[in-house]
Amino acid sequence: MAVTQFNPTCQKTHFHSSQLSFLSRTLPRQRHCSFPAIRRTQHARISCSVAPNEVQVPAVKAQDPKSKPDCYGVFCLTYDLRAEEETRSWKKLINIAVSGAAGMIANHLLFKIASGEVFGPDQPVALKLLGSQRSIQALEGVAMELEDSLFPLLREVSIGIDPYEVFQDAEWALLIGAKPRGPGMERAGLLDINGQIYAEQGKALNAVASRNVKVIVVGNPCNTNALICLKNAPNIPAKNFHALTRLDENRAKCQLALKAGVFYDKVSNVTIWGNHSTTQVPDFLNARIDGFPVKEVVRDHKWLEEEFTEKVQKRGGVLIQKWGRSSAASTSVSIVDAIRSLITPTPEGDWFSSGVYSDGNPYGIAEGIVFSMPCRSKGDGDYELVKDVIFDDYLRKRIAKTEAELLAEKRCVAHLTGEGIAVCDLPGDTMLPGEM
Ligand SMILES: NC(=O)C1=CN([C@@H]2O[C@H](COP(=O)(O)OP(=O)(O)OC[C@H]3O[C@@H](n4cnc5c(N)ncnc54)[C@H](OP(=O)(O)O)[C@@H]3O)[C@@H](O)[C@H]2O)C=CC1
Ligand SMILES: O=C([O-])CC(=O)C(=O)O
Repeated sequence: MAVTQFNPTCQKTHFHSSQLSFLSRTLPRQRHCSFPAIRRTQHARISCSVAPNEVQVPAVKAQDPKSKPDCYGVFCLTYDLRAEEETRSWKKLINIAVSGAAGMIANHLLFKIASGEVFGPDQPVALKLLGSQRSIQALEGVAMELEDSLFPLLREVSIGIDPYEVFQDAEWALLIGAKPRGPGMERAGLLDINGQIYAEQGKALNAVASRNVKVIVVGNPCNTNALICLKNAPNIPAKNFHALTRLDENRAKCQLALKAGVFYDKVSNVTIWGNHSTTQVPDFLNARIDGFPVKEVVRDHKWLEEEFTEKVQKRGGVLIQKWGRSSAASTSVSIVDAIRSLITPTPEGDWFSSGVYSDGNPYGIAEGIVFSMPCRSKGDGDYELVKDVIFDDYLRKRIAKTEAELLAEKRCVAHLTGEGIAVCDLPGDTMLPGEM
């Protein structure tokens, strides 16, 4: 079958499908060039920032601005998804954008998503991977490994460095990329550098993503990055933005299970309140073990208030000391948990933690920040805050501290949220979980 294509200078060229197959296996490895998906019609398109002397690339119809961004390698080959939707009862393809896609966490996460573990065995996925000039070659390596994994549900992979292209039509945006804090770097500096990344990505999501995109911010400082992102995306509901605190919830469950001598699945109703930082509050007052309040099962209340709380707050740092790098595998597991909590109904009586926009919360927590709180979902991607939680003086005091920290972070990034001039008066104990 002949396919009309454009080379980078937009001359029309005709290829036979066998040539296309060859080209699509070889051309994507050219640095600046990637490939169009040949979908249902066997038509392909290209948009390519390519040097003039580089290879010609396939394209179909004249590019319409709403068409798909470039695809990678084997994912550009012919397939008929609609037929498979019918014969295999597959659902409609969903677009999942991932930033920091060449990083450690993504290296675990992408393979879970592509395998069907996250969105289900009947859900085909398109992965849209955002990197940078720094990582574009590594990103091609990631795409090659995805090709070699032969995942039946993985129907498209595209890589790029422009969030306005990569986030096109994204229904999920998993924002992992962030600069790690280097030696001697002030926390305010980290907030500013990463804040700028998240401001740009928020603008890009606002411009090109699905209007109902669900955004999970992982890159640290994730609460304030999520706040910056949502403030720069006014056309997307603020409720759609999450900061990942599920890893903290999982860590808290693990410690409670260990102390009580039970398996993890007996621990429920664990809330992480506040910031994904060393001021976070793992709530043992409302948590349950085997259906009983934790305080009735774990009688050592001093342990709960001191050791347990600090262990959860600093788990990331201890892990960095052992591993020499921050949690990647368990973080990716917790991202999967966070997504699955939004797309499956929350078990009766239970809840999950997520950093969400605090406007309208029933707990008296300051509005206008991204604060981790207990959520329930009907499984439709949305959530509601849990109302029937109790507070005591200890919990209130701790929550006030993490709230003060987030308000200070917010003042520090006012220049990125459109709220005036930044004033950075961060409390001395403001630290990421990984910082000791
Ligand atoms: N919320 C949570 O529970 C957790 C959050 N984290 C956070 O997740 C983030 C990613 O962790 P991980 O995948 O292990 O990190 P990696 O260092 O392996 O990858 C991070 C990616 O961030 C990107 N990046 C963006 N801007 C910069 C920059 N200025 N300098 C360097 N790299 C940059 C890089 O990709 P590129 O060059 O393509 O942009 C890099 O691949 C970190 O911020 C970490 O602190 C980690 C664990 C738990
Ligand atoms: O501090 C870090 O970079 C790692 C982190 O968030 C964690 O382990 O919870």
